[in-house]
Amino acid sequence: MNRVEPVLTPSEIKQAEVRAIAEGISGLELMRRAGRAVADWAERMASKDAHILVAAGPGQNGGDGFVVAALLAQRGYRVSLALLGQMDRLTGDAAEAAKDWAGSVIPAEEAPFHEADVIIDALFGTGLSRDLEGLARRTVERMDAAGKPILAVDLPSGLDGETGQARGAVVRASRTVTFGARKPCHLLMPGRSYCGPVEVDDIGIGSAVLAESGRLFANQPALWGGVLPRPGLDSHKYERGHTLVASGGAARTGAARLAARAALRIGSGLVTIASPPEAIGVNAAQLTAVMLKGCDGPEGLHAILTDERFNSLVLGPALGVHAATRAMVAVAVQARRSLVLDADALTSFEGFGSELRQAFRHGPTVLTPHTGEFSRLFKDHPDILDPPSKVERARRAAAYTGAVVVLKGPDTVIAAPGGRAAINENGTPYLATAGSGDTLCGVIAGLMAQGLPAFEAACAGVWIHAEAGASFGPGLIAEDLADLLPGVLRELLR
Ligand SMILES: NC(=O)C1=CN([C@@H]2O[C@H](COP(=O)(O)OP(=O)(O)OC[C@H]3O[C@@H](n4cnc5c(N)ncnc54)[C@H](O)[C@@H]3O)[C@@H](O)[C@H]2O)[C@@H](O)CC1
Ligand SMILES: [K+]
Repeated sequence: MNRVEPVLTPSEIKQAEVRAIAEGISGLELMRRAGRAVADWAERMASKDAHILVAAGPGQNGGDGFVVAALLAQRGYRVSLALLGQMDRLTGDAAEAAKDWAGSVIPAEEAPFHEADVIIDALFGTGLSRDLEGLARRTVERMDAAGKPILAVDLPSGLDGETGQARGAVVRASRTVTFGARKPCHLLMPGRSYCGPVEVDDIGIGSAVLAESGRLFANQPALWGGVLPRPGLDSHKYERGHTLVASGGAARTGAARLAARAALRIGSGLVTIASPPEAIGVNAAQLTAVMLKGCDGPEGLHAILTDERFNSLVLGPALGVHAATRAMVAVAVQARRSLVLDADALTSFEGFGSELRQAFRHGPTVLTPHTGEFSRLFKDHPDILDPPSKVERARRAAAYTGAVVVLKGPDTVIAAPGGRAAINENGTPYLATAGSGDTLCGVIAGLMAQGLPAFEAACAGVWIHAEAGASFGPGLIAEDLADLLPGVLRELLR
């Protein structure tokens, strides 16, 4: 299992550089190492007689560009350099690095992007602080429109390093070389789709990066693999937990069965569906290993939960959007079991924000909204909905509710109330299919039933669910997902 991969925001990476510099390495040396890493990758993209055009910007990202240009020229490439800005306005290490470059400097408006075989994009990195306009924007657009292979320095110019949003215009890179650690824009959408493969070069700041990290991670097995349940020889099924999934009415029972089967497949020792009386027959006809109990609304749930062995619950899928669903959530919360809330259990709280807030401080709770559910749930909370960073939105929702929040999408973010967060990236568009979210609820609840803390269960659940979907690919339907889980688990537990 690889080590946990921290993701650092632009300000955190700056802190890490400051720390590394305080420990004895110079800023210019860091820049030279960054430039060398990029030059090495450029060599892999260019034939020996290639024309490489470096587009350098006005800040330190441009400084990296000067280092790259000088190195590639030394290595025998035909290199030209275009500068957005003026040589005598360069500052800091960039001003020093620019002295390495002995060739001519082309004004950005004349940059011959169409004549290049490979373009090095060193216009803007983590310091982009506002939307691109005027010449900066035109240069980014011209570079992009040239249709040449582009190697981005640190991040594709025009991306906001923290949010992954495009700021006016953005370059679509063939590859990105970044330094010390990936930034949120390399994992969050749409940023990820502009980066191409992302290479991380340590440039000698690894230990400083680790010292600055701790709040945001790439969601990978290293983050939670150590706590994945591994049943021992003497494990009893009751020790592996008992998950309870609430079913909707007679015409809406499938979602609960999808969640229940996933909970069983992920290793919950026992799984029971709590079914409204009128749906017992439908459920019974389609269940084998999953057990069934009649459950008439909130009172019924209360009665079932007097049995302490039900230690993990799923409420929401196809339960219906109404007060009774809210009441069932209240019962579940009072019972202080592990709890996953999705779909109708979230939508039923639209406009009941403060009620929701009080609800989740009792036990480990995971909320799994997609963007639409998230917006409805927090529609009266601009402080939660407005931040441009998806990580920040999920964090604020988690802090507000006291629950772990799984904000779903192609870049699912998992955030804990204390601020710890992870970004998932192994998903597949084929997971956007009916019932996929129900399955995810079951996976997370099944992991919590086996004793995983809510954040780890949510992170592991999201990754495993995505991996299962990706392993199937085209034609995936939610019914397939539960049966793909053992293959993913087998690999993880090897
Ligand atoms: N020693 C160093 O300083 C090192 C710097 N590094 C590089 O430095 C980069 C960060 O440098 P900076 O903080 O200077 O940031 P950038 O170089 O990304 O951008 C800052 C510059 O762009 C201008 N700017 C920002 N937004 C603009 C907009 N919308 N339109 C026009 N101009 C705009 C700013 O006024 C400033 O001149 C990293 O991405 C990395 O590539 C790395 O080489 C590591 C070492
Ligand atoms: K760049």
